[in-house]
Amino acid sequence: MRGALKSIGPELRHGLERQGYFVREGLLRDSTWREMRAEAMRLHGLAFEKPGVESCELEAGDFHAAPSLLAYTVDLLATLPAQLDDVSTNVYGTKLAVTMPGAAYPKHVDNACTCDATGLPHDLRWITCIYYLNESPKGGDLRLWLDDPTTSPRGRPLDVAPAADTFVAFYADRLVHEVLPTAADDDHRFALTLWLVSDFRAGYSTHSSTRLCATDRPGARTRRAHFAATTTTPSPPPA
Ligand SMILES: O=C(O)CCC(=O)C(=O)O
Ligand SMILES: [Fe+2]
Repeated sequence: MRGALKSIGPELRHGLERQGYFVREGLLRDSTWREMRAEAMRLHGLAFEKPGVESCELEAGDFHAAPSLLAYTVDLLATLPAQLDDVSTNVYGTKLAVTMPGAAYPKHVDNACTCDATGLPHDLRWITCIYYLNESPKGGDLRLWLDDPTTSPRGRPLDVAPAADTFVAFYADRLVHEVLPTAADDDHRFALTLWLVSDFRAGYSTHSSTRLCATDRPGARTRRAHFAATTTTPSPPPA
């Protein structure tokens, strides 16, 4: 896995810089994602966090049940942060989510950029990386609302099918996204998310008199256009 992940680094970096997201279909070998899917099936049976979605964090203790899911995590962290600016190589967030037929995620940004009283951020998640494990998905597209205020204040939607072996990355603090409902007769939908975390506090400087908070951060205009009722804080992320 490490070679495949390492090889997408330059394009990932370029995609994030130029358009705020990156999509790669066919990232790993068929046998690899099939193994990962089988492990995800075995791990499933976890507490419900919201209707129709179960999720868990992958931990070292899951190694016996999910060696390839953990190998993917380790390999991604060993290869991609080093090729991106200001991303921590040892702090990250992880979530394996299983979505039941018919379930969806509402529009949100993963990191709502809320700050504490001193202006420091609560959440340092910086780049969201999702890898899908679904052989023939029916619905359940990830809809990315691209940050393009020149064509429309709400941006353009880009729908990405959650097909097995597709990798998607975008900025966790600015790209508004949602998951469209999966079909009632769809299989379980598996998504393995890793959040790369900023190691420079993502634009918040403790030394600067200007502490950038939600309203000033890149993407604030798009967030406002999507979440008009809340001027600074969009709806909380689903998990
Ligand atoms: O599963 C997906 O496609 C995205 C899920 C999501 O947006 C999230 O977990 O924050
Ligand atoms: Fe999300």
